[in-house]
Amino acid sequence: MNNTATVLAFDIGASSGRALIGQIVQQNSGEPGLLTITEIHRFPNIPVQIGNHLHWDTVMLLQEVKNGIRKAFQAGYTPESYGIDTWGVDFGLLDSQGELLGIPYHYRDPQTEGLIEELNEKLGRERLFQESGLQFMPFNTIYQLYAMLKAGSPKLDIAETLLLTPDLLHYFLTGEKVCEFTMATTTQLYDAGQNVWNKPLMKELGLSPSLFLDPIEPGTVIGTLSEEVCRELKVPSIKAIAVASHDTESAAAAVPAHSTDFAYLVCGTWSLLGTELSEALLLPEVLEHNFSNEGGAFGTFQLLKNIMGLWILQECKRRWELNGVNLSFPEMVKLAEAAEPFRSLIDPDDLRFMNPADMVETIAEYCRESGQLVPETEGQFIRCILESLALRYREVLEKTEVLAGRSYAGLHMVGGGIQNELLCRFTAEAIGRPVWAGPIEASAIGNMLLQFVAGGHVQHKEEGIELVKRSFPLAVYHPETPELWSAAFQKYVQITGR
Ligand SMILES: C[C@H](O)[C@H](O)[C@@H](O)C(=O)CO
Repeated sequence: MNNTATVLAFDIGASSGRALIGQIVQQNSGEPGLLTITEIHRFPNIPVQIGNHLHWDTVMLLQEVKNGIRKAFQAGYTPESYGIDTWGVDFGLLDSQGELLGIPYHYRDPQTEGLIEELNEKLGRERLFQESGLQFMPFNTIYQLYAMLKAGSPKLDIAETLLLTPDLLHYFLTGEKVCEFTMATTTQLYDAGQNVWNKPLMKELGLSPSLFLDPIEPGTVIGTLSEEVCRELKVPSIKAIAVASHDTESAAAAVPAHSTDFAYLVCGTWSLLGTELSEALLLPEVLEHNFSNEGGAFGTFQLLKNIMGLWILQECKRRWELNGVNLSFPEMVKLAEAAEPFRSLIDPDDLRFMNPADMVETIAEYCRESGQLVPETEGQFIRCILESLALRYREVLEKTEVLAGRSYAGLHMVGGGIQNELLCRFTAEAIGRPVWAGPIEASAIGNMLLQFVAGGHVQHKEEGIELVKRSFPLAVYHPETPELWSAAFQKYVQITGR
């Protein structure tokens, strides 16, 4: 490992984005370096409702990435490269002149409702799973494109290239059109077994396979910042690296695991719980439990499941703010701690929580329907959400063990959500095993690791993991009242009917 290396990572999630400088700093001669990260820029990611459709503010996101690049140089850093990771599944369409066709849809847009069943009918559920290895979720790219086909969207008639979100932002900054592998595997149009785009399936759907570029591996140099962008931002040109650009995969690449056999929970707007495999696991049981095989960095596949996550809490917070109740996340944790345990529980993955108009009322409705006490205070709502998430994590962890044929001594938790210490504690209680929490900026750090590999500063995956372990201490949570939580798990199973 050679001396100080500096890179710039953009991690853009569904609720906010960050620009961070990562530097490998040599301690004393001969000592292995440490990774330091410095936040340069942070911005909210607020969707835009236009008529009946929900969209991303893609132009704002591009501007914020530019602001991040400018601020990095203004702060005196000279990163040798930059990388972008974002949430999965979403995309933009370019016409034959490279112009963006319309404003990209948000994956929570209701246009895909009912399409899972319709395509299962049309193409066959087993076949769709066997070919993509992906969980059936309404936001998968395949359903968004099928909704556009059904609506007769003229965009698909004149589109020449489909670019997934990180690739679209790279295109605006470099002029290069690429398709990064990990993002491609979130579409359900990618054949995980054959490791190629599923062109026969595209044709059957009425999609032109030429829209989809051949995937490139994480760690590939895409190009450099274009002259126009350098002139606009008054910065020198730097390399653009295709990292594991699906944020979940960047986070998975930064899990400071004790062994190659580990279970992790990426905790942000979504919770992604799973384990790392060397190839996609296309067993009928994986389909039965609707798990997913997502392409990862370093030739891996992640066997994981989406759990609705802190989105439910974010939406309650937003609803209370509309009613003039402004609570910070630390205040929310305090209120939950003071509330009565296990007063009411929900199934976080009930689809009614995907994008309801009023999340608070939807939780109340769920409790009423399941014959439970309805939360009355913010503290009771928050505790209900956090306890239910922790119990859902237990359920999915145990399912992961059965599917992967492994057992895990504990669970690694990474991502912004681990700042919610109560959730980490509840999770250790619910699974009855230790939780190792950290790093918070796992996606950005995974992004940096792939850039360091591309720059020759880190030789391989294991060296990257050792660097993360040395650089970011873990917070460890141990179960203290496992019997209480086992009883709660029985109540949860009874309420959710699973
Ligand atoms: C749709 C979600 O964004 C996706 O499934 C998830 O993996 C993700 O990208 C979380 O940021």
